[in-house]
Amino acid sequence: MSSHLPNATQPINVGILGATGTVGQRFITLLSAHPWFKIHVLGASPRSAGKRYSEVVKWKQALPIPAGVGDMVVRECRVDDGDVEEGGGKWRGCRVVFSGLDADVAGPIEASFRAADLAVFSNSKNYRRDPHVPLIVPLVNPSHFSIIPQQRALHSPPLQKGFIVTNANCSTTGYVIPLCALEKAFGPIESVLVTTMQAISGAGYPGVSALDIMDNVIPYISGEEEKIEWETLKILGGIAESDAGLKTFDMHAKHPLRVSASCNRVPVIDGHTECVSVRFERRPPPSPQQVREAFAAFTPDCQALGAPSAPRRAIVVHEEADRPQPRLDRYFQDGAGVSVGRVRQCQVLDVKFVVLANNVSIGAATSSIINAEIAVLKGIVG
Ligand SMILES: NC(=O)C1=CN([C@@H]2O[C@H](COP(=O)(O)OP(=O)(O)OC[C@H]3O[C@@H](n4cnc5c(N)ncnc54)[C@H](OP(=O)(O)O)[C@@H]3O)[C@@H](O)[C@H]2O)C=CC1
Ligand SMILES: N[C@@H](CC(=O)OP(=O)(O)O)C(=O)O
Repeated sequence: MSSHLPNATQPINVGILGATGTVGQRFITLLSAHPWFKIHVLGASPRSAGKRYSEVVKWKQALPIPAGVGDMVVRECRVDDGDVEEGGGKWRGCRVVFSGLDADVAGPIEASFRAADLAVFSNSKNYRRDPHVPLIVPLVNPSHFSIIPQQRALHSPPLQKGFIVTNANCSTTGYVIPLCALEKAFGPIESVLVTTMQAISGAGYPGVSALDIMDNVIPYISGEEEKIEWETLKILGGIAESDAGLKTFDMHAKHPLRVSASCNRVPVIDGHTECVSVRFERRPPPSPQQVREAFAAFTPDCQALGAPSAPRRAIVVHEEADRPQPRLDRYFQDGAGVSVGRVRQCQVLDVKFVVLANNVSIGAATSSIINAEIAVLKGIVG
């Protein structure tokens, strides 16, 4: 494994598709201080292309635009757009491409970058259901990287280096981390009820109008409940192999898991809060205290692997009766872990708790970056 370990003298060039957006800005903040990755090219819509980044971005991060980034010229999201170097465009000089593209355009753009044999780490929903594309929450299911050789082989023409890896919907990400900890400690979960209170930044920029969200709660986010319900099964399920040797995602089939999600938009800027109730297959179920201990003890594989952006603590358990809260807890560990609290008995299912996850960090850019780190460490990035 150490042979794949990058060093500071040989940084890995990365590109960012959708660099001007909410997720794109978070990518820039995180990548500008990254020990291995170096921002090489920024892409956005034709409206922004050809202009300096600082001219076109509506920068909403607390930290200023990192030195050197504001003057970069934004490129079109076309593989051959940009300065010609080493026989190709600027994008071809990247070993990793992160995508924070608007889902309306992400499908064909990400496919074209994969076809150009580039490693694409996407935040968009477009390929999450693809049977050969892994949907990876890095603190939960990095073992799903094992499908990449099949994805490359089945591409026409077969690829040497290119692939697409997606990360999950931000609400899915936040709550599958504690669910994974519970399954690891106590075996399969049978049913889950989850009610979300999702931040405004989840809708991108400019997102929800102030007149709609101020002094209000909107009890509907298009497509969100369906995504949470099926993404959970792909992420927490394993990988099966057919008689013909084809790998497939088993969607938690051996232990059917029922999920019901109710999603709400609330007037919070960053940080999705979720109220979760679970029923275990095992009888008797674990006590709330055992659940607390399992959360605190949860150690994801990416920590042992040495991914530099993995949080020190994947799950922080709060004992205070009124935590977690978005304003107090969303920046803990730079938003890379999740905060859990109010672990208690559920009179209908078994146990209930509240989870808070930073939707733009572990819910989006941080997950993509840890996924790319894992892929580098596993030798999957060519
Ligand atoms: N915000 C969040 O919390 C999360 C978002 N996601 C997903 O991540 C993706 C990005 O979300 P978010 O950052 O919020 O979205 P934004 O709307 O804030 O940003 C969208 C980006 O896409 C670019 N873009 C738009 N049209 C085109 C085009 N025709 N060609 C090339 N680029 C284009 C925009 O560039 P320009 O500025 O030039 O218009 C901008 O950089 C989405 O798919 C979203 O669903 C996933 C998890 C969480
Ligand atoms: N829909 C989510 C964010 C998002 O963009 O999700 P997805 O990547 O699954 O479309 C929210 O509004 O908070």
